[in-house]
Amino acid sequence: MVAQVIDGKAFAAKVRAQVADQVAKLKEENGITPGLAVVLVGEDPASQVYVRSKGKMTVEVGMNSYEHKLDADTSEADLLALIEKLNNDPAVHGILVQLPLPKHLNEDLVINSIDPAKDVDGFHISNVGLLGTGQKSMVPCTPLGCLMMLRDHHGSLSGMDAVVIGRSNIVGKPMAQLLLGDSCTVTIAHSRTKDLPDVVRRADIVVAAVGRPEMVPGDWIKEGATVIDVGINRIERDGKTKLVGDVDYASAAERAGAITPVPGGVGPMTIACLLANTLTACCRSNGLPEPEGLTA
Ligand SMILES: NC(=O)C1=CN([C@@H]2O[C@H](COP(=O)(O)OP(=O)(O)OC[C@H]3O[C@@H](n4cnc5c(N)ncnc54)[C@H](OP(=O)(O)O)[C@@H]3O)[C@@H](O)[C@H]2O)C=CC1
Ligand SMILES: Nc1nc(=O)c2c([nH]1)NC[C@@H]1CN(c3ccc(C(=O)N[C@@H](CCC(=O)O)C(=O)O)cc3)C=[N+]21
Repeated sequence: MVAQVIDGKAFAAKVRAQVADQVAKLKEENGITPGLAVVLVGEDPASQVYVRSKGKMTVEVGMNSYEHKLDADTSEADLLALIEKLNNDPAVHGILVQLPLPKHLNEDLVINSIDPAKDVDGFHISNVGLLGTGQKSMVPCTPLGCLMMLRDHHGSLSGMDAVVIGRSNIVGKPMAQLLLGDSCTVTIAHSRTKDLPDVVRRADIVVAAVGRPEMVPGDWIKEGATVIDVGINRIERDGKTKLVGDVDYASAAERAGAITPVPGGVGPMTIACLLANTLTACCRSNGLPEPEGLTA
């Protein structure tokens, strides 16, 4: 079987266009412009690239973008004070603190100081609890983007066997919750999983979120399965830096029914979902109906 390529880049452009339409309507009918604040602590080059591209796309859909760049040695008190200010700023509907944070800052404490209603990453314990109990919440952007692509490809996911490789709070665990919410039979695999190849071979849906370049070879993939590759790994090959996923794309594409590429798969959907979440947060805080098709 030769896999159908799930074009995340094109899908993300469609989602952003929907967001832009709704933002234009909000401005016209209600005089409201959604605002997203992104906080970056330190100078990690990869993080700087993401933050720049988030800012650019935020403006492109007609929202206000507020970037806060803090020194790597910023104190926890100063960071918490900034978050408090953004929590109380009516022009800010979404707050994202870029992770990972420098080691001297307590990530849990910082995330849980964000107003849950403005937590567009969906990382606050309140949102995690709401998602886990099937209540309305802010849903983490990367898993939401993966879910949108899976629903678009399959229609219903009910009864499918899904394997999520990785159990991080930002990708693996919320991904598993969303798949369970759509009635998949879900297995979460991690570094202690016995016989990972065997576990993956049973899956109709494989979501790989590990951070190990091309660790999933094609012969682990069940014929016709759908493969969602979350991994973003920069490697050196033939003297050039290259971006690859957690799945060996060439061999997996020979067996899968459908597969997301890296780049151009999950990454662009993550940013599109961040904008969708900001719009959702803005609508909820103003008591307006939520945008359709942009929430989980
Ligand atoms: N496209 C996008 O928008 C995004 C992409 N990413 C990318 O996704 C990847 C994962 O990110 P993140 O979840 O933050 O990573 P983490 O490092 O937080 O988690 C990695 C997970 O993979 C598991 N793991 C590690 N080695 C193995 C192994 N040999 N076999 C099975 N499982 C293993 C770990 O298990 P254990 O818990 O046992 O240690 C852990 O649960 C990265 O490449 C990251 O860059 C992340 C966010 C957004
Ligand atoms: N609080 C927080 N929220 C996040 O959502 C968050 C974060 N911290 N820290 C880092 C990770 C990583 N992440 C990506 C987003 C987009 C691409 C993306 O658009 N990638 C492009 C390629 C970009 C390139 O060329 O480098 C693609 O896959 O096509 C990748 C990775 C969000 N993250």
